[in-house]
Amino acid sequence: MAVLGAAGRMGSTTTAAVRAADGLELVAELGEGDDVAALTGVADVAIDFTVPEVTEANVHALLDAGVHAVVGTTGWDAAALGRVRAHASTRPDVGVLIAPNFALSAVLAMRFASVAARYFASAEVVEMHHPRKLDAPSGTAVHTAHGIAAARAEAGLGAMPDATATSLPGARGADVDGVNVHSLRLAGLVAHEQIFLSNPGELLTIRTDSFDRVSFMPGVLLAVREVAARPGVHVGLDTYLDL
Ligand SMILES: NC(=O)C1=CN([C@@H]2O[C@H](COP(=O)(O)OP(=O)(O)OC[C@H]3O[C@@H](n4cnc5c(N)ncnc54)[C@H](O)[C@@H]3O)[C@@H](O)[C@H]2O)C=CC1
Ligand SMILES: O=C(O)C1=N[C@H](C(=O)O)C[C@H](O)C1
Repeated sequence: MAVLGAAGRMGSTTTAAVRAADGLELVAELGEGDDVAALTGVADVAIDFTVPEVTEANVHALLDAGVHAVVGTTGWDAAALGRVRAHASTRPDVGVLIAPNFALSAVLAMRFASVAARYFASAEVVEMHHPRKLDAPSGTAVHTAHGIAAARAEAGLGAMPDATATSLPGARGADVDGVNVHSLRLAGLVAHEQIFLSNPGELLTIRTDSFDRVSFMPGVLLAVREVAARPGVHVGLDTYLDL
């Protein structure tokens, strides 16, 4: 096993979890400037917790190296995913999992939101993170919004009620597939999200809190153990779970 971004907040938590895990051996810890190609024949699986600017290039290098990839780094868009899917089709022996959140509470919150979305007129997402986070909205919030939008489209729901005629830039958040997503950055927080779904007279609130980065580790270890048995590109840890 190799960890990319090993000196970072998630990378260091991951190296500790891998060292403590039965049946896994940590053979490489990579940082900025280290060569991913050098993992060929050295590691079976690599975990990427780096930065949005480099994660796609890392996955292409891992595919070339024949190393299964578990990717937690966020900032992915449809174009980047498309390029990785095209590349992965030339390496059908390699598994790639790109998961915006490995915490079980977050994975379930995303699923619950997509199940509930068809029944509500309005839905908005608020994500709250530590202020050292580079990307906004969070990858989890984007994935949540995509799930809500897909469920609404499948149910034939139109645009949400919103009479806003004037607003300061950003006041209504980012528009992700027609779902408003709001990002808060607050000292002392780790990773939190609230999904609001409402109808006239009622409100459903779904909330997930990661108070500590250890919350991500059971999902990371599950992914590391499973990725070789699941070739191709998968997005979201829920694709590995029997939900
Ligand atoms: N999927 C999930 O469950 C989670 C995902 N994340 C995501 O993981 C990513 C990392 O988050 P943090 O650990 O908080 O960031 P961080 O800034 O603490 O760590 C990033 C590390 O990557 C290193 N790095 C930069 N370029 C590199 C390169 N080319 N090769 C190897 N290493 C390189 C940096 O030097 C740094 O040590 C973010 O995108 C974040 O959103 C964070 C928490 C959970
Ligand atoms: O940067 C973080 O900290 C986190 N990033 C991921 C995201 O963008 O969704 C997962 C989690 O929210 C923590």
